[in-house]
Amino acid sequence: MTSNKAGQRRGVFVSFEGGEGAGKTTHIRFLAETLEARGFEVVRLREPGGTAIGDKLRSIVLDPGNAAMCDACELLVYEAARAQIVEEVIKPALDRGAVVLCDRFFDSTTAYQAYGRGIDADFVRRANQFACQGVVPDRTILLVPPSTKDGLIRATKNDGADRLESAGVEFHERVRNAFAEIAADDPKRIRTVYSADKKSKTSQAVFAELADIFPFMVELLADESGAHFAPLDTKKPHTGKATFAAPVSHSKNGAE
Ligand SMILES: Nc1ncnc2c1ncn2[C@@H]1O[C@H](COP(=O)(O)OP(=O)(O)O)[C@@H](O)[C@H]1O
Ligand SMILES: Cc1cn([C@H]2C[C@H](O)[C@@H](COP(=O)(O)OP(=O)(O)O)O2)c(=O)[nH]c1=O
Repeated sequence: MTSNKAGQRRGVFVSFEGGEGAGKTTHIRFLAETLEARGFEVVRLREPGGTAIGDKLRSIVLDPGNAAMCDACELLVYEAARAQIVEEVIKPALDRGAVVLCDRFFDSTTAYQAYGRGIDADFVRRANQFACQGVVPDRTILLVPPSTKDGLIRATKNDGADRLESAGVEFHERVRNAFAEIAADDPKRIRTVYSADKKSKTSQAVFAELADIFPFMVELLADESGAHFAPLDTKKPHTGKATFAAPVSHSKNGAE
């Protein structure tokens, strides 16, 4: 739980990180549905994107047709999209007490642009700070697929590879190692969860890393039948309530 300058209670910010096909979309969706069912206002976002401007920047930066894009341009496009989503969506949502779930945040820029592309890490850190205006996730879940190749296959099997997914296995191997280093440097905020097992098992591990923030999760985890998580292993879609569109309901419960 974060507080603003006046020390007032604010919402909760959870980011999900990891390489391609790590399972971020799957587990954010399930978490969002679980929180919404308990009356939390959930704002589900992805980066780059989440605003009208950010969505336009997303299509530019991921377009495989933009092969000419240089690394500096790529970094600045991600930061531009981030500056907009922080100002327009994340800060207001946290100020009104919502739970913000974001698919990627500044750790992705450290992993992809600093370690992956080789841009000066200190410059990337300052660019992240500039775009984030002091907003830092309360918790970050780093999802790790079985291997880089498995993740890329998972990510591209339905709709082909975007510009970043086409960057080659070696690039994505550097990104995978980078995430491991970033997580090791900040174990309080960043929790690593392996997504090699069944989705239900991965989800239980995600909830275990969030239970100090959302105490109701302790009960779900204590149910040894695992029934609460079983829907993740069926082919049926979840309730489908949680989408990338911003706020879906008004808060009945603030996070404890
Ligand atoms: N344990 C697991 N957790 C999450 N996804 C998994 C798992 N095992 C297999 N998958 C599959 O991996 C694919 C990529 O998941 P997705 O949530 O889209 O990843 P991301 O958003 O990180 O790219 C999906 O087809 C999903 O069904
Ligand atoms: C936010 C961010 C994403 N990226 C990359 C990671 C992904 O390849 C891509 C986002 O595409 P996306 O389709 O959202 O990938 P995923 O489903 O795996 O999250 O942009 C960066 O390189 N730097 C960043 O700062």
